[in-house]
Amino acid sequence: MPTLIKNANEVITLKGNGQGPRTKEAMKEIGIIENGSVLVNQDRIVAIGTLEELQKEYPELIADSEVIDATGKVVMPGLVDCHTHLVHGGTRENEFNMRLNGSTYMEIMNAGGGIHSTTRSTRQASFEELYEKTYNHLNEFLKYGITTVEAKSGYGLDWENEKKQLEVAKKLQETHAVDIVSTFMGAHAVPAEYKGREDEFVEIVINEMLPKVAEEQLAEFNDVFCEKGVFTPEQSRRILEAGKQYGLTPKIHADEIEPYEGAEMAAEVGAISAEHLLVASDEGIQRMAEAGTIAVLLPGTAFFLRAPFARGRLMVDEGVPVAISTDFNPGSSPTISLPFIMNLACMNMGLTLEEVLTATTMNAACAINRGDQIGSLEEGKKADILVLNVANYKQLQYYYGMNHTHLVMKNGRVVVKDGVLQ
Ligand SMILES: N=CN[C@@H](CCC(=O)O)C(=O)O
Ligand SMILES: [Zn+2]
Repeated sequence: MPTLIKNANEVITLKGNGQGPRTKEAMKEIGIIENGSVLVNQDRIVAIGTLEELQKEYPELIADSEVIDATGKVVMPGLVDCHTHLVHGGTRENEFNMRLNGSTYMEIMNAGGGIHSTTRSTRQASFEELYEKTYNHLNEFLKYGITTVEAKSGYGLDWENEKKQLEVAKKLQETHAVDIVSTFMGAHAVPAEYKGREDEFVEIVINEMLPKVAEEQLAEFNDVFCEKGVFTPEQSRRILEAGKQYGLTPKIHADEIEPYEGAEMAAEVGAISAEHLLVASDEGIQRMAEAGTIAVLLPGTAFFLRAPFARGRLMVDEGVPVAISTDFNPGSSPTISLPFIMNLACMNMGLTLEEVLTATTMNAACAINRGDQIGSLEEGKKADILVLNVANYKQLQYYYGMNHTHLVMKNGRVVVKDGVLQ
């Protein structure tokens, strides 16, 4: 049955010029239609405009439609969370307390905690336990209006457990309403059993894991944590180049804690995105702008690690396409609230209300190679649509720390109504 979402105060289309990532001034163009309506048929958007315009063009479809009244509300595309460590075992609230008492993230990791702690919990968890835990997390994502999530592996760190994480994501893609896009991140840390034999582990990632990921079609992207004490730029480059041979698009955790020329490398290897970038250099930012590398910024991580925020304002001004994401993971950003993260991007990175909307819809979709299907309200795109309990888009961040989601439509089906899962 077709659906008509009618008479919203504002329909924020995010329709820009083409389906690529937006930069500079284009990040501010969010395409507002006042008193707007959206017509949906099956899983696709048919048309967007005023009710009069739609009635003139599609009288029969509208006559058959179920109607959702959006009077007084804002309608926009579903949010895209383009960087998460979705599937994981355990929690790390004790480390949070250790950090509040003065330990650093890397000290905890080097002492066998951090990523190693979650690796132990993830290895111990069964497929079913991970599936159920992640299913519940995806329900929470939906309630915040997030309709697509990127999911990285990287808490298995051996083939059996990397595969388990990736297969949990694959099954959830089939069973849960939220769309999941998978990234292989076997090079998230050197596992404890390879301490002192780091290069050997790099060879295993390259020669044993990457071919299997490709053969079993378990991921589209290949990511690496390029950081002092984790993987060197040389090791990272080899892993990313090897992934390219298997058709896996490079992504990179770059310049998060110490400057390591990760942004520069992302541009050089043709990565679709460089992520974190808290301490990226001027040169690296320049190179990313020239190469069109998307900066996936994760202000929740800076907030939670009490680290300096990435220079988002400068990046936008220099012409880097910027996306914003939660980085949902049990260590450095245990939150699902992308709206809160958007607020941090405004308050601590200097992004504008319009820029954060672009950064969590169209640019985030492009960071996972889905710019042609989601990220904006346009004819023919997936009907992933939010109806929000605010009178205009500026209120989304003005009333901060709140969940404004009234209704979520995923693939043309209402999955959240009055804030409640259907
Ligand atoms: N920095 C590396 N990886 C994750 C954190 C992983 C963890 O601490 O469990 C991140 O993106 O923040
Ligand atoms: Zn991450």
